[in-house]
Amino acid sequence: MMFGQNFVFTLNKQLEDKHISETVDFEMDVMKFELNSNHNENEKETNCKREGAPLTIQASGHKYVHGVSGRLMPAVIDLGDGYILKALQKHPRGERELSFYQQIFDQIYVDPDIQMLKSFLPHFAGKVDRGEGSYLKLSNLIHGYQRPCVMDLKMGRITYDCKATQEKILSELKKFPPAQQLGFQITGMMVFDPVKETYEKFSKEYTRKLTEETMVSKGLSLFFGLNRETNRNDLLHPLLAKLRELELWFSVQKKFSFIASSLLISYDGCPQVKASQSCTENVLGNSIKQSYVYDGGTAKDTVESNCICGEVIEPSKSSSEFTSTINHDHSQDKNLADKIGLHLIDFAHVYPSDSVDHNVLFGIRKLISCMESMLR
Ligand SMILES: O=P(O)(O)O[C@@H]1[C@@H](OP(=O)(O)O)[C@H](OP(=O)(O)O)[C@H](O)[C@H](OP(=O)(O)O)[C@H]1OP(=O)(O)O
Ligand SMILES: Nc1ncnc2c1ncn2[C@@H]1O[C@H](COP(=O)(O)OP(=O)(O)O)[C@@H](O)[C@H]1O
Repeated sequence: MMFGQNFVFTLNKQLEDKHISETVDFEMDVMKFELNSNHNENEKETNCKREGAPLTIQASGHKYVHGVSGRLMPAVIDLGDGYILKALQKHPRGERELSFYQQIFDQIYVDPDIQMLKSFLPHFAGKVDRGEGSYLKLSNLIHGYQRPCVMDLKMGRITYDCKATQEKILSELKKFPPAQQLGFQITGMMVFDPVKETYEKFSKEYTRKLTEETMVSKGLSLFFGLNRETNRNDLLHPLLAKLRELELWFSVQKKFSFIASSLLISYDGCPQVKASQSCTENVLGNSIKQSYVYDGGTAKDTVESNCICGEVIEPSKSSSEFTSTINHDHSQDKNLADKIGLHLIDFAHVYPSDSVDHNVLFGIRKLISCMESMLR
């Protein structure tokens, strides 16, 4: 996808007065707005409220698409109400992604495989035709976060589909050769540093320079701020629990082959969310009372608890446990699980299948072992 000549995009990394200032100028379609990264305030403040505004915190992927007349349009629009609009990609990738979502969400599946899959997907609320383009209406996976941190991991050793030309195959293989060993690649991430009060954006130009050896130290660990004092290693256990559930799902399901799909990992980098960490790690159902007071910058946390900290959800390991995971009442685990998001996105190359998707499964297992190494 070509962006480029007709717009100026400035993301002021420096947060001013706890705001992210972003200006997007389109030569042909001028749109200016100021966004606060607090999405609730954002709803009040953005000039583009009625229309929605480009999603500010985007790890990777297309930022702009061409409308029918060639005009540039934001590829992902934040509607501010918990939903986004994602522009349909060019033919036939857009249609393939749409039909995947329709298949999963339009039919009433009793199949537990599909029920489980849905819990890893944004909610699909239909196709929307608007202006010059068509969009998928999806739940915003970072809605409600004060300081969303996102990392996009493209899964699989093979990231081209059976219809790819030789040229595309070579170009995919060249992009990130360590994917052959790792089974995944970081395509981008945005991380909030609560001390400096800045966002750091790691583009694919950065992440493509990573190697198998540096993937953890210069890639994954930066997403959790493991290089700084205010690190988020509290998120590793809950993430691992979710990854193991996903691993189990992929080790069982034989319905789909997910080529070039991504895992979107997200958490709230807001300092006071971290403040609750020692207690929300508890999953034993002990009484936990929390209240957060955000007074425009000075966080006041009240945490009353009688919890035993440091417990983690044990992953379910067998197929029979898989079923019990699906039916498990997660209410007690909610605080823990809510701290980190793990979702599958980008289904432009999903195909029906009758076998296990070893391509993605391999990548998930490697990712799990990378995450485990960060706990040591
Ligand atoms: O270079 P191309 O032509 O393979 O473009 C890639 C896209 O392929 P397409 O041509 O649209 O089928 C490609 O799309 P698919 O994953 O093939 O749907 C990606 O958007 C890729 O970006 P990244 O590697 O995920 O950061 C895109 O790669 P970059 O252009 O960002 O390198
Ligand atoms: N449902 C969603 N909620 C929040 N952010 C999203 C959602 N879908 C995509 N994004 C953001 O947009 C980026 C690109 O999404 P993706 O589906 O991979 O687009 P593309 O098809 O252009 O590759 C992701 O890295 C993520 O940051």
